[in-house]
Amino acid sequence: ALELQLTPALVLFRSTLNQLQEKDVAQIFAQPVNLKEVPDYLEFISQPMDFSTMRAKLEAHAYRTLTELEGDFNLMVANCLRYNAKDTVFHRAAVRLRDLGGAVLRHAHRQAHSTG
Ligand SMILES: CCOC(=O)c1ccc2c(c1)NC(=O)[C@@H](C)N2
Repeated sequence: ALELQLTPALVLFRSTLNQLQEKDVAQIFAQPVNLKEVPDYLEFISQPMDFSTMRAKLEAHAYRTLTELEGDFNLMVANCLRYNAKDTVFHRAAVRLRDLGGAVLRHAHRQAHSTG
């Protein structure tokens, strides 16, 4: 039945998002960039993204495939690499999150195939 077929996807997406967020130990990706603290952010970044927004989208069934979730993860990392200079803690954290997240996503894609 459809609900049986859908449940594994949501369970896999939640597990994947949790594993990705665990890699953000400094929790700099946990919430949207504070536009009061970073007033010029939207001059450089047209589509902000963060883990809390991804979690809300997940629970609203906005992700139909793992690739769509991966797209928002990659957007979040790309925003950080673009806005922050290379010699910053933020830029280095994005490089590290991209690399550690890649392994999480490769494993998740393998699982997605097995659930069909
Ligand atoms: C309280 C001040 O917080 C920030 O300036 C700040 C806080 C979090 C941030 C960020 C800036 N920049 C970023 O690119 C994303 C990844 N995270």
